[in-house]
Amino acid sequence: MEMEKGTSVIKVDNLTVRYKEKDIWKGIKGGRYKRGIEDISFEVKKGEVFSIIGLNGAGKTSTMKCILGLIDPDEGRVSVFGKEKLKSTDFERIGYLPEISYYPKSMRLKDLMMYYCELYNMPKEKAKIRTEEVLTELGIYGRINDRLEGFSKGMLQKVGLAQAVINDPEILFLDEPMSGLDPLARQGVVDLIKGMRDRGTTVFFNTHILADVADIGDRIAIIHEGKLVEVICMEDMRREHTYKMDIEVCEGDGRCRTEIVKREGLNDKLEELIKKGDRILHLEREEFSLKEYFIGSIGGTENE
Ligand SMILES: Nc1ncnc2c1ncn2[C@@H]1O[C@H](COP(=O)(O)OP(=O)(O)OP(=O)(O)O)[C@@H](O)[C@H]1O
Repeated sequence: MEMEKGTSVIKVDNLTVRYKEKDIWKGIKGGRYKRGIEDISFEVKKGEVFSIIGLNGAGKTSTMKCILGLIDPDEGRVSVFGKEKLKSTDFERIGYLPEISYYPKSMRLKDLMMYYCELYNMPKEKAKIRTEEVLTELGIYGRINDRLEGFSKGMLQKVGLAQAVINDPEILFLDEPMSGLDPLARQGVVDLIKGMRDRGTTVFFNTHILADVADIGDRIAIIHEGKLVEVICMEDMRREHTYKMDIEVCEGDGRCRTEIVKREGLNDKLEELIKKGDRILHLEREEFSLKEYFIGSIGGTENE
């Protein structure tokens, strides 16, 4: 059943995942728990590009895997397409690029793609056309007859992307889609995401590369140490915070200084300066920096 644009397609309520120590180091007994994610809630609307950003270990993959039903939460609930338990027919409406993918190296690219098409019950002719379309878009159609053993890391990442979009999903989940890609290929993924969004696909992707989400993310959830810090709407951010003003003023005693003022505080600042009799020498606009905002938001340093 098609859902209307703007309706909620993913709902996450008070999600908590705790990993046992022994999950990491098998053999260590005992009930010591390590936090994965804690009390995370958000909604994703149909047709939006929603991104989770966070440092390594913040909890991005755990959140995505819970949504997909690949791990069970310790607390909280998740629904996709309004359902808490997804059936196999629901998975036909979903595409997923895992953080790490494994493919049989001796397989040829075309056979791998045919295998995925068969999983989605795609008729052979349609499968061929769709495979050509997707591989061409990703720039690897020329390798269709090659075995995967000769593929570089970045090319295997593109294969992962190809299988994720082959069924033209309604929701596309991408876990670190830019991982291992050169700048040109990254741009290719950005274009792919934009193209999917233009066709009405909901895109949910995890990343720690802020530059990649700044352009394409409609809403961005910042998570840090397992907790949701905030969900920011990029359009609001650009409108409210896009411009910082560099103001050089000459004070009464002739000294100069530079001040940085957010757009929303600019008028008050100008009024204050004029009242004081300061002279404004220079006003400069500065782009909103997601990176700066992110660092401020998690209250620390970023290690991108
Ligand atoms: N199977 C596991 N067993 C124990 N701890 C785990 C397991 N998987 C994840 N964790 C821990 O849960 C926390 C969140 O991990 P998660 O993989 O969700 O983070 P992430 O944001 O996706 O990280 P990255 O960017 O490095 O992929 C980390 O502290 C991690 O060590």
